[in-house]
Amino acid sequence: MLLPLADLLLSPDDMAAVDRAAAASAISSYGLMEKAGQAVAASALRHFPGALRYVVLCGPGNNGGDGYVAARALEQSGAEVGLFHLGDPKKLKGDAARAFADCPVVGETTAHYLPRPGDIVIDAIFGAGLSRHVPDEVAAIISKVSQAGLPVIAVDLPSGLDGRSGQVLGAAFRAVRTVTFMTRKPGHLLMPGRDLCGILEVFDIGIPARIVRAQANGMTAENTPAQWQADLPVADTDTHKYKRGHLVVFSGGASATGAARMAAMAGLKAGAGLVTIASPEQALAVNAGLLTAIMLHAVDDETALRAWLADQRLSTFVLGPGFGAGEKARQFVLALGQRHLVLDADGITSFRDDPQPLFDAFADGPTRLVLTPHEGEFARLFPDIAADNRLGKVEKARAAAARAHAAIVYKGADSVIAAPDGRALINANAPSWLATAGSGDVLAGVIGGLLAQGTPAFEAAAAAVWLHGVAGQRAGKGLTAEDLVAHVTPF
Ligand SMILES: NC(=O)C1=CN([C@@H]2O[C@H](COP(=O)(O)OP(=O)(O)OC[C@H]3O[C@@H](n4cnc5c(N)ncnc54)[C@H](O)[C@@H]3O)[C@@H](O)[C@H]2O)[C@H](O)CC1
Ligand SMILES: [K+]
Repeated sequence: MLLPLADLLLSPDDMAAVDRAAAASAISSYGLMEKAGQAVAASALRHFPGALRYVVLCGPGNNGGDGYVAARALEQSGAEVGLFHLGDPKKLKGDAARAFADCPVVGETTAHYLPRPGDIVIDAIFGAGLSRHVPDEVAAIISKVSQAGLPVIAVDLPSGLDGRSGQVLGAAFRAVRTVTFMTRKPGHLLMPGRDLCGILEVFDIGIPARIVRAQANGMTAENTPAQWQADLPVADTDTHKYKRGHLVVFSGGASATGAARMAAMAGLKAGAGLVTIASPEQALAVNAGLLTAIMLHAVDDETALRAWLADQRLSTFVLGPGFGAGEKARQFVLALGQRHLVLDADGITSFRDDPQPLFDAFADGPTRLVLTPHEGEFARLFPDIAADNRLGKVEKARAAAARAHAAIVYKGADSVIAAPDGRALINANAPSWLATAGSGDVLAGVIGGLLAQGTPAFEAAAAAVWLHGVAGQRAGKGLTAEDLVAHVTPF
């Protein structure tokens, strides 16, 4: 499927390839820089019309080039402009050298910049080409500007922010607005990058969509309905409950049953035809007292589970919420055979010392396993991937998905959903108050509910994360997990 251009996320390397491909097809690279710089100047004038001075800080590459174009455009508008270079502008190359030559404003070195009240700072020091920690000189300017409390408009990326991973390389500007070009980068959505960008504006500088798409490969995008809408269950008129799937949620012992009930309710609300809680005998009474639409089945050990599994209609399982980590969880998971499974929380932790049997059990055929780790659980299951500092959150989730033959939901304010084939989505609709006790149980249930209805694993995971975010928005601040369940609705 052709994803909307606006959802695609290109890494800085992809974007550099786009620039090269554009140049190879006779598009003027200086023309692109001109449009980029003009867009920055227009944004500054529109959003900060009362500035006493626009201060443009220019770095040694093409990000600086955009800055020189912006400085010229601002000067030509009649505004007061201050221009400061990092290093010697005579050493600039290519388009940036040309933009400097075309800029009528006389600049001086960044070390001489003295912040004044009324300054609007345009950060054109580093953009997509930042390759290592910022030099001390830049860290010093960043801290000077932040201490002065001046508004910053970042060109492409706040300097110091890694556009691939969203991580800060030493120090970074905190911008009120960021003006980027053609598509966003993962670092604009991943944390802490998302916070450092402020309001994001994406300008079309005229690179044809086919060139952008050719480099993007459609592999990384924002999680939006366009990515999975077509894979959601369709409510046909002659449907009956067995056609809409049978979801089973395993309950913990008598003192830990609430999590499973929340997951089960969420699965039902996401549209599963039938939902059963598989409960230990000792917890049957407490579960029975608190359930209505959800069925109950006693399962105490692996033998009982295997006997029950003769019923082929039991298609999808959720294990983890409140279950307790340990050998019983491992046995249950490995008994499931060809079923679909959402493995969450304690279920994940149960495989911390020896995850390979889990990965092997779900290796064949279409993806049947969804893993929903937060950062700590991720590190338990994939310690080497978690510790690899060269990888950003997207690359980590992708590597884990390939190894585990699973759809991964690497949870956080910037949850990343990844598939074994390399597709990855970054979610950005979750309100901060969604991080509350039991929220993860609800998410696991929604994923299970969609899986039970036949939605493929990656799409079910991505849709569930998005629906969970929507439920959080609807439930509002101060929500509890119960409120969240009440606000889950199918798409
Ligand atoms: N298609 C587009 O989006 C366009 C984007 N444009 C702008 O171009 C920059 C990317 O330019 P590039 O020259 O590749 O990179 P930078 O300007 O970000 O920086 C490269 C420059 O900086 C040096 N460098 C990198 N890291 C460090 C460091 N830690 N310390 C010191 N020096 C460092 C590196 O060696 C280079 O000299 C993009 O962001 C847009 O703003 C085009 O103008 C239009 C098309
Ligand atoms: K910048």
